[in-house]
Amino acid sequence: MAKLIKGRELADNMQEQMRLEVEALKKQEIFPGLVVFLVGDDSASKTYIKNKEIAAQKIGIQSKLENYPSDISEEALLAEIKKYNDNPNYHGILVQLPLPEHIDEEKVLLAIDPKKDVDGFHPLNMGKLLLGKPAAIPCTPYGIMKMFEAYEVDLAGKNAIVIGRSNIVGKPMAQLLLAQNATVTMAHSYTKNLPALAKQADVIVSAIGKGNFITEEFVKEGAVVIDVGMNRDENGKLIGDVKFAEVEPHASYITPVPKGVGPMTITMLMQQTIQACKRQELS
Ligand SMILES: Nc1nc2c(c(=O)[nH]1)N[C@@H](CN(C=O)c1ccc(C(=O)N[C@@H](CCC(=O)O)C(=O)O)cc1)CN2
Repeated sequence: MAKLIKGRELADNMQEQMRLEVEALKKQEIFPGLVVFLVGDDSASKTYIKNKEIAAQKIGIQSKLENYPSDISEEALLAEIKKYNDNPNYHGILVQLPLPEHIDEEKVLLAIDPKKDVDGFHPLNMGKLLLGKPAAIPCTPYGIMKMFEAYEVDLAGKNAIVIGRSNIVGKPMAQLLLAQNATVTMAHSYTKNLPALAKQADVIVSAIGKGNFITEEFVKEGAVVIDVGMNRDENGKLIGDVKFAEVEPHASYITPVPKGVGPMTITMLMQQTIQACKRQELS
């Protein structure tokens, strides 16, 4: 039977430490602030943002939601970002993804001041990660690394497979695993013989976005299985990429969905907001 990696529990513990840190900052008249941009009214994005607001409130971070209509022009959105780049009360800026089709995501992410980029998506921060000198780190992979640390999963010399090559999860995840001396395989939609390839891995990180895709056929005995998937089944129930009941008996460690990676994503966002605040206020 696998050991469950309890993301929600770890997130709660980390958030309590952050609450104490913010309390101490406030005694020095330093008030961490985060602004979240939402374009449109995608229901999943709204849920994630609500969870971010709850965490910020718990920790004592001042958070503000800027919700723009889905037809806002790219130019207007860029002007809004600039306003917050210049506003010293907000140390972190986050633009919730995905954005509507008519808005160029790359231009938007480039417009955020890299010092305020608490998502780690700015090309400068991505470049630093690639060079092994990270500043801000994309929150989902960063949260997964914190899970490995908390559960003492040693990555050195392990074969890890990352399934999915998105800029926000797969690519930064591979860099972070590499930095811990894992041997990393990146799998994607063109990868041949994926079940057999995954079955060689000691660590599987699935960010493919297909419900119940990872079955026991993919999993070596004793592998560590991390599920980044946020999918809905035919009844609207939230499910991961991993067919949990089938895979769990074969894994050594496994994350659940929900209450696994999701809460850690939010927790790392809070941590990076505090770090950004300290860098801006204490330097
Ligand atoms: N600007 C960003 N946009 C997006 C990111 C991101 O890191 N930055 N990642 C994802 C969504 N995401 C964060 O925004 C996210 C996903 C899931 C959760 C979460 O708390 N999940 C809960 C379940 C929530 C539910 O009931 O649906 C859980 O797993 O327990 C938080 C954040 C895409 N966009």
